[in-house]
Amino acid sequence: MTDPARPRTPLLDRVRDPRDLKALTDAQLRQVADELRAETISAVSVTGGHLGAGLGVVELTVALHAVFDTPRDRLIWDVGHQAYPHKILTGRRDRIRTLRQKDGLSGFTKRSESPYDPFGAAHSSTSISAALGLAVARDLGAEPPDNCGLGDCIAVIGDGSISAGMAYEAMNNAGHLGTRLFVILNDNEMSIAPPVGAMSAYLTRLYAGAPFQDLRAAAKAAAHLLPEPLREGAKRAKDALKHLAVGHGTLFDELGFSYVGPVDGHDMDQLLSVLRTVKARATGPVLIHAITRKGKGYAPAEAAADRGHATAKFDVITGAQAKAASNAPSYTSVFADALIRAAQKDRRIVAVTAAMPDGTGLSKFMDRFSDRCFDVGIAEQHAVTFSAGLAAGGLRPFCAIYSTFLQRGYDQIVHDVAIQRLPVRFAIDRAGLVGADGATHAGSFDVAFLANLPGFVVMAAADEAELARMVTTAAAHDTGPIAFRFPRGEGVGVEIDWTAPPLEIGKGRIVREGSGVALLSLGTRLSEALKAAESLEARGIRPTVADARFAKPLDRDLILSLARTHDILLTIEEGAVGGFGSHVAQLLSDEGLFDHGLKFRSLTLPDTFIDHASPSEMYAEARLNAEDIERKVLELLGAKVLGKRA
Ligand SMILES: Cc1ncc(C[n+]2csc(CCOP(=O)(O)OP(=O)(O)O)c2C)c(N)n1
Ligand SMILES: CC(=O)[C@@H](O)[C@H](O)COP(=O)(O)O
Ligand SMILES: [Mg+2]
Repeated sequence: MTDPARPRTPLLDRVRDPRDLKALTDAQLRQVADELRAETISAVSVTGGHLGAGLGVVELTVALHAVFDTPRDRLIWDVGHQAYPHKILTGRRDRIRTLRQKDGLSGFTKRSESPYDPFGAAHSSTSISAALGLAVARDLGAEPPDNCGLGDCIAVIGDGSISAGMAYEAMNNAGHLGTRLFVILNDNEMSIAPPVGAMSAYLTRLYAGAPFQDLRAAAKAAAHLLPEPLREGAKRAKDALKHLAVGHGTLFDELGFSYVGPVDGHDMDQLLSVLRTVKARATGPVLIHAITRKGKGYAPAEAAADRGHATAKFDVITGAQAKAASNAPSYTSVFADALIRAAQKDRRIVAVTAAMPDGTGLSKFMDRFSDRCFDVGIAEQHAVTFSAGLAAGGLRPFCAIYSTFLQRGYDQIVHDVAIQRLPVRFAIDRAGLVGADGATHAGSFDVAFLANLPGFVVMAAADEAELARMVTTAAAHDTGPIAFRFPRGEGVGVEIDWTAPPLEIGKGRIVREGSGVALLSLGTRLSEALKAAESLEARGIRPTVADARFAKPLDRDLILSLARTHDILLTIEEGAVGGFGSHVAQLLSDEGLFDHGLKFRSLTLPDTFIDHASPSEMYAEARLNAEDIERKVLELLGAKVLGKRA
């Protein structure tokens, strides 16, 4: 009997790279797709990761690699979370069970990993811009550094990702330039959550308006609407085009693309015919609208509310996912509960998410206050300015965006929120290292990019009780923008006092009194600072430990007092260089504290991008664990003390 964890894949076993697909018949390509699906399920059951999106593009992956000449032809997967089948076909099958683990394959596309990944991704909606850039480089005769040549450029973008402004900026430019470019719109009527917005409804109408056309009429329509050279090909492909309605004055046509679709994205014959036709004949930008199903072919994924978007390791037969035992509520759920409490008291409070209602916890808020919660789609820039507008109108928006995705909205934060001193509250989830999603998703920069903005208040929660209090603090802060950051995962298990009053803006706290050495932490590394202090105590060193709470405004009194009364001051934060520690250094320098022999150091994330690994492996690499804090203190105290322990 076939082991579902290791399915039999006789044909796939013969495919070492996409060139091997060229020797197969169309019927064999269908079989390769079936085997590829089984192999993808098997691999993700072992590693966990993004499953549903990949299962939905199995046929598309095989067809694209069979028809185009990758890596010379450049295939760019938007987000890259659907690229596991692509990795299996492009020489990475032997490492597919290392996905998202330290030193293993990335869960997204990555240039350094393979020439078949011509453009790295993980944030959405970049593929059309990147593909267009490559196409123009090709047109200008450039030589790409990987020496693979430059042929056709193909972007595969989902219906969720095409809601972001960048996709339209790219299409606007592509339509204007008119160069040969392929965009496959992978429409599975899903984002992470069900997609929202007028564009999503439009795509559904396009699909619903012409699902099953008469074969002859469709082929005739194709012949008329595609650019001249494409007509011949469309005629020849007519047998495969029975669901195809090519172009009907769609938005894409208006933008200068030839719209081809909808195509059944699981029908290999249809896909192969359409791709062969456009490859043979297209002269300008073409958009192929493929209808697929997220999670296709794996019942537990198809049945899941998120269509198996992301999963822990699971049992292939039952679909049961390995659940980690949880000792404390997640930071996300504490944020959501605290926000609901605040919103019960203040009718002006509303909440905004950019396509992450579950990830940010706002689905809970939405259940309670459906008319006060807005999912704006993958549109972080809009989410920020929309929040600014809500605030200008007298509401009190909580704009809940992961740290890494908030990077998209930086000008909006500066120009629309900060300069106008609007009371937008930023709930910054996934601050710091996030583990398996790696460098693209690490929330490393928010303190650095917010704490330099005049008038901004920036807080970092040390634990879940502090987070609840920071939500209350933000809710009470009416005079300008305020942000609070908190990490992915569970809290530390402290009791939450839901009735605690707001914090005093710009005031930190001493958590442990000591002398000689002061550890000043911002955020959740406080527990590591406390562990380090315990361990140092065994050596006769009794550090003071303080929680800064605020990166802006700094608690000047606390910091200057620590600096004046201790010989060593060490700041600790889970953020990039240029954040809290830099602001403290600036203050100490401005106040002349360095002139009197203070030893000051900052522990931050290193000035490198840390690759995917488990969170603990990442912390070790970042040297932000208790032992690293202890080592740094001992180093500053000198070898004499180092010897004391023995
Ligand atoms: C800028 C940005 N915002 C949010 C996300 C989180 N995210 C990852 S995949 C995804 C849904 C994408 O939907 P779609 O493009 O339709 O792809 P599907 O998963 O349906 O295949 C979201 C919101 C992201 N990666 N990048
Ligand atoms: C691909 C992507 O961007 C999201 O699916 C992301 O992986 C979600 O991360 P969380 O699991 O932290 O919500
Ligand atoms: Mg989708």
